[in-house]
Amino acid sequence: MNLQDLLYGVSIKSLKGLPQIEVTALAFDSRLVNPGTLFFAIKGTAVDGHQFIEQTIAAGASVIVCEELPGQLNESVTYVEVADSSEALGIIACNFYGNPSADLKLVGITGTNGKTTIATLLYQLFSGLNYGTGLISTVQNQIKDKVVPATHTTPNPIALNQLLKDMVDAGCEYCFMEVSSHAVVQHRISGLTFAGAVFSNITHDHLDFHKTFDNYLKAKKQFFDTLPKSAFALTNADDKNGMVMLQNTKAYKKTYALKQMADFKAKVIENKFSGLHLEIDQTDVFFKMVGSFNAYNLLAAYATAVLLEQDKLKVLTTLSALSGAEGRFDYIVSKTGIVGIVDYAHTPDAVQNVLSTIANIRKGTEQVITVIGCGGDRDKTKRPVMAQVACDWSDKVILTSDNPRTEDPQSIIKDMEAGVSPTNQRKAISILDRREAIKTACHLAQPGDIILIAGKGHEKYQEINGVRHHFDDKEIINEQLNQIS
Ligand SMILES: CC(=O)N[C@H]1[C@@H](OP(=O)(O)OP(=O)(O)OC[C@H]2O[C@@H](n3ccc(=O)[nH]c3=O)[C@H](O)[C@@H]2O)O[C@H](CO)[C@@H](O)[C@@H]1O[C@H](C)C(=O)N[C@@H](C)C(=O)N[C@H](CCC(=O)O)C(=O)O
Ligand SMILES: Nc1ncnc2c1ncn2[C@@H]1O[C@H](COP(=O)(O)OP(=O)(O)OP(=O)(O)O)[C@@H](O)[C@H]1O
Ligand SMILES: N[C@H](CCC[C@H](N)C(=O)O)C(=O)O
Ligand SMILES: [Mg+2]
Repeated sequence: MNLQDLLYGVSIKSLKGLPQIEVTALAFDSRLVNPGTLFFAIKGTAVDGHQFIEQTIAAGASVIVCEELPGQLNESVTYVEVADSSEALGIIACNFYGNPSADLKLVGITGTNGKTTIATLLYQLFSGLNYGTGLISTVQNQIKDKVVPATHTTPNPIALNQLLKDMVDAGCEYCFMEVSSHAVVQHRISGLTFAGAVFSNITHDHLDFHKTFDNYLKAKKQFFDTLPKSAFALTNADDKNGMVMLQNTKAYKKTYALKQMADFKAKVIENKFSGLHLEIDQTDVFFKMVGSFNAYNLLAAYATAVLLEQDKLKVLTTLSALSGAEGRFDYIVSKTGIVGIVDYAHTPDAVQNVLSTIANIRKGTEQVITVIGCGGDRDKTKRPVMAQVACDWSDKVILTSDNPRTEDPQSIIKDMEAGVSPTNQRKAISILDRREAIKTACHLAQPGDIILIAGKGHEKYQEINGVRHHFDDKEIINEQLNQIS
């Protein structure tokens, strides 16, 4: 492809060299550069990609997109100087793949919790309505029935546009994707054409990356600020910051809520282990999904489908039978009647939602035992809060390891222990080994008791010092509960 054809929409500070030069591939990692590659020099969180420019030219790069031109320019190469290489990467990746997002109805879902659930429900719903549908999510990406493993919640622009193009080529009409706050700030979604955006909620997370809650909120809002007039902007009016998303958007504004006035309303009639009974648009519907937080997710999915001009009754009927994403409130009951729940709750709000759901639907006398850890190399400030919330809402808590990544797991647990108040001390014990922690919870449980294993949900690994070891909460709780019975 000609460089000139890739530069539409890119804000260029200076261009040195020929604009007609051939580009055969895109790369933002010097290690992936081959002859004819356009290399993006990006200032990252760990290193500055500009230091690899010479290396990529030696490897055959034909074009360099950068924020600072090197002192000496190579005559066989074209340099494009831009204010923001990440943003240029987003736009150029869209152009390189032929702007596939414009050939789909692409809906982005953002928020602290609920993105995977809402995106997956929409993927399952639209597939159920017989549309060719794609999904981009934390658990996995899908092109119709084909599963493409996910590395990030929102992939980098090259992987993302490749996926969207594959969806178009496979005949997909719709794509539902998660938009993480990292993706907005790092311009992974720049240049995409969205048909709509959905906001679930915003609570404490990712302060390691955004530094302040206000920056985190701004990142979510920025997604709405860049929507076109033709798109819809759907927000949760019950969230304290829900209406902030609509302040400066050009898109047409819609709201959903259980409590506040809104365009789409639902009422929880009953919330049981067997599912939710909701009233939506004067229709009674029995859903398989559990917990009032899922009433929000179901309502968001319903509203999105209606805004995409689907038949209301067909949507509700199809949604009612869906079970959402893997590792979200997945439960098993042992032969002796112990209930084991595996859930991806990894924020204070999610832990509280899941445990308050359990509290609302338990029969009364059973104990709730929670096994919980926090990820390493991620927001440290949520650790004590998650431990305290777990203790407030459980009879017994086992603090354990999650994905320690490069941190010492014992010191992560110490950070959690610091949040346990004196009155909760007797409830909490710490067991470093997650398998042992789950095993202990199973041994402590009596028939009827409920064990929540929080934080890892669908994950099939535990990441320790850059190595992913096979680990599956669901597999372990199943194995342990089977042994007890
Ligand atoms: C903090 C963060 O988001 N980092 C992402 C970011 O990397 P970075 O800025 O740290 O990159 P860097 O290592 O400093 O390198 C800078 C540049 O030099 C390049 N480089 C580096 C080394 C080299 O030898 N040659 C070279 O060219 C790199 O390719 C990069 O372009 O850009 C990379 C490419 O897109 C991402 O893979 C990487 O994700 C890391 C692995 C990550 O863990 N990200 C998580 C936190 C994340 O993105 N999470 C969100 C939200 C999760 C959720 O809430 O669901 C997600 O969307 O998944
Ligand atoms: N609408 C909601 N409000 C609050 N908590 C929720 C909601 N939906 C799900 N949760 C809780 O948050 C957990 C994560 O849900 P989900 O995976 O859908 O969120 P996510 O936004 O995709 O998370 P991530 O940022 O990791 O991608 C669930 O396991 C559940 O405990
Ligand atoms: N998408 C979330 C995943 C957290 C899951 C938890 N198991 C952890 O490792 O912290 C994040 O990157 O913050
Ligand atoms: Mg997700």
